[in-house]
Amino acid sequence: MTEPAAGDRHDADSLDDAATSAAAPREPFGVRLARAMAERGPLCVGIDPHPSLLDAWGLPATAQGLETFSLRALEAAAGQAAAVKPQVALYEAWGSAGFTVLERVLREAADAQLLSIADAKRGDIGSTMAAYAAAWLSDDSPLAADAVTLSPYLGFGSLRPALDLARRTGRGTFVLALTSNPEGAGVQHVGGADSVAGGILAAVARENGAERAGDDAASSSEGPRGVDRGRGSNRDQIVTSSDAPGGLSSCGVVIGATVGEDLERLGLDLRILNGPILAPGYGAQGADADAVATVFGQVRGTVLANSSRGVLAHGPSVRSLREAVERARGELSEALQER
Ligand SMILES: O=C(O)c1cc(=O)[nH]c(=O)n1[C@@H]1O[C@H](COP(=O)(O)O)[C@@H](O)[C@H]1O
Repeated sequence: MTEPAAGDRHDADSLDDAATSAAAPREPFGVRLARAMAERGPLCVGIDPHPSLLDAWGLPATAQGLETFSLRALEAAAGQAAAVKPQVALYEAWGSAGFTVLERVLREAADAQLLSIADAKRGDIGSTMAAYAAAWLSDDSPLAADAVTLSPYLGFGSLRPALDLARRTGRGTFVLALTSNPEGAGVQHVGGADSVAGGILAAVARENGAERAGDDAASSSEGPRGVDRGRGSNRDQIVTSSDAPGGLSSCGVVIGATVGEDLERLGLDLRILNGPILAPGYGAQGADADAVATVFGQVRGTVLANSSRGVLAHGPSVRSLREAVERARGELSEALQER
């Protein structure tokens, strides 16, 4: 990852150009993720340096403690997990010192062949979204990750700058659809059989259809073309997706492993997506590997399950962290293997 020259990234209008100017060819994120999951299994290790965990690990409440924590988690994940997901909020809380640590974590993840998913949950009006996109998805940003989490609740179309930049730079996006927290239902389930979450899934499916077609159909239409017809049960909106080169497209969704039977109740068919599903909620939030397999049924081969505290509780020793990673990887691989 190249360091940006100081002071050369202040003009929001030039963010897009700067983002790809020095781009080295990179395989699409979905292809790289599919390969990583085939080689190392369906586990994403969440790096969530909660102050209480730093304390439990006997680390000082300083930027140095934050860095030591993060690098141990990375070491434990290396070779065993497909990806790591640093929780941006827990770095941001330290101000610039936290971001300096996060920059290092992202660089070291790449050196360790771990895909990085910056869990930033960004979402804003389009013009501001371009700046968030540049921060997390452009080649010359010190915070560039392989993928970033996005919140579509200012409207899926508001994410366009990030979706387009990710596609241009071979990076990925994970769009919140059905989150693992119980409060999410109050927004995401609205509409019942014509739910808000269903509209998000349909929009992501259309995005991936456009990626496969190699065109910008998704960006040119928020209307009737493709599958994004707004909210709704999506069983009749399947753009067949099994023909993606390399297996997965690069726009994914976030669906909590804790959602139980909500998918069925809302009439949502995940086979339309063709992109990866990031599934937090495994481990500390109560979903076990069998629950992950049950929730994701026919698309279990596309699921990347995240565990943060479930692994991190085994620190501070890298050895016991690594054992926890291996256990999680083993049980998820077994539960999620295609039957
Ligand atoms: O986007 C996420 O990763 C996310 C979405 C969601 O619906 N639920 C959820 O827990 N997460 C994140 O996943 C991580 C879960 O952490 P643990 O519960 O400790 O495994 C946290 O960083 C959450 O912010």
